[in-house]
Amino acid sequence: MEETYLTVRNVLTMKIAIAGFGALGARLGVKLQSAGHEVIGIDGWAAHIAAINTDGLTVVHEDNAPKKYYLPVMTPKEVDGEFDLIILLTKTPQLNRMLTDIQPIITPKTKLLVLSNGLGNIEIMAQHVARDQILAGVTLWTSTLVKPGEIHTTGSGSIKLQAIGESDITPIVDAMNEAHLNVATTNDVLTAIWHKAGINSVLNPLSVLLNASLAEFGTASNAMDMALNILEEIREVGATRGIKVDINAIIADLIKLIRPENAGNHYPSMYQDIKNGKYTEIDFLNGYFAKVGRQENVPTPFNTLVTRMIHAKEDIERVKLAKQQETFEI
Ligand SMILES: NC(=O)C1=CN([C@@H]2O[C@H](COP(=O)(O)OP(=O)(O)OC[C@H]3O[C@@H](n4cnc5c(N)ncnc54)[C@H](OP(=O)(O)O)[C@@H]3O)[C@@H](O)[C@H]2O)C=CC1
Ligand SMILES: CC(C)(CO)C(=O)C(=O)O
Repeated sequence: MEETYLTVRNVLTMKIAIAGFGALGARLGVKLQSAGHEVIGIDGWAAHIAAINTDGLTVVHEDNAPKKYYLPVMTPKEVDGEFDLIILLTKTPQLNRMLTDIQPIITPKTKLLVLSNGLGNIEIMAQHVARDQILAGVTLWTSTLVKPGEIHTTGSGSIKLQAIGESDITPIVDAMNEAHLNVATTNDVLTAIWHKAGINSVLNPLSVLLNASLAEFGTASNAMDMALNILEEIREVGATRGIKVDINAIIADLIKLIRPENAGNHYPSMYQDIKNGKYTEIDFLNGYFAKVGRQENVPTPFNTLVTRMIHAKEDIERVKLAKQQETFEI
């Protein structure tokens, strides 16, 4: 292992691929590159790839002047070589396809870290690689892809992760912390994933349905009542799977997250999907809880309704966008 690393400062320089170089992948990618790691992006959006490879990636952080970062981005077909770490940051419904597409670059030494939101990512990873290669985590970093080659970022964030099988992940954690990614390890990542899915099941669909940033959502006098409606159901569903969903801890995190110095000015990733006419991760969040609820006879009327409303919104926005494009083409 050592020979693939070049020692700088007090951590090892790693060869890292970010598979899914969209909003969040690009943010983490430039942070890792700035810390001296060799980073490439893997993505499928041709215009985005072309913009970055031609003019660099533009990052606008809060009110700061835009900054350019130069790093190679390519499609899964074009990528070659061996990587110490592949960070998966596709939307959850795209994870299986991405893992299939990058199979040629995964060697038995490669570690793969999934940070996508929602439930079920570890099971998908386990269909493609050995358990000892899998790291799973959750992140509170945020980012918005505003146009090909440009992301806007707000506040700061953190990552909590765990190796799923038997493996020493200290070099990876150190490397990521060298990039100020605020990584902590946990020995109960499943609870952390349910906790984060609880946060997302409140903030993501409600920001779409209320057309609100996180901070704006927080100004609604009944924001926490709605959060409780959703979270109390998730707690009951979690109990059927042996997961303890701590509502007070989730509410405490929601309150922290919606502060402007954290992610208050951010519009969640689901809001961005709806705006771009894409399908969302709702079936891996509220929709997942509603489905398990049905299987286990736990009533989940709030999560069921929220899931239906987001699917309706997907349809409405996709039809609207298609009409706009038709008008554009005339
Ligand atoms: N954005 C945020 O602030 C946060 C996001 N997250 C989570 O992180 C994950 C990523 O989110 P985000 O960065 O917003 O998502 P984006 O949609 O911006 O980025 C995902 C990128 O992956 C690409 N991609 C997906 N599948 C493939 C494939 N098979 N081959 C090539 N490229 C592929 C997509 O390209 P294409 O569009 O062409 O498919 C897209 O550019 C999600 O699970 C999200 O919930 C978590 C915390 C905050
Ligand atoms: C901002 C945050 C943490 C919650 O909405 C997120 O995970 C997302 O944007 O998907």
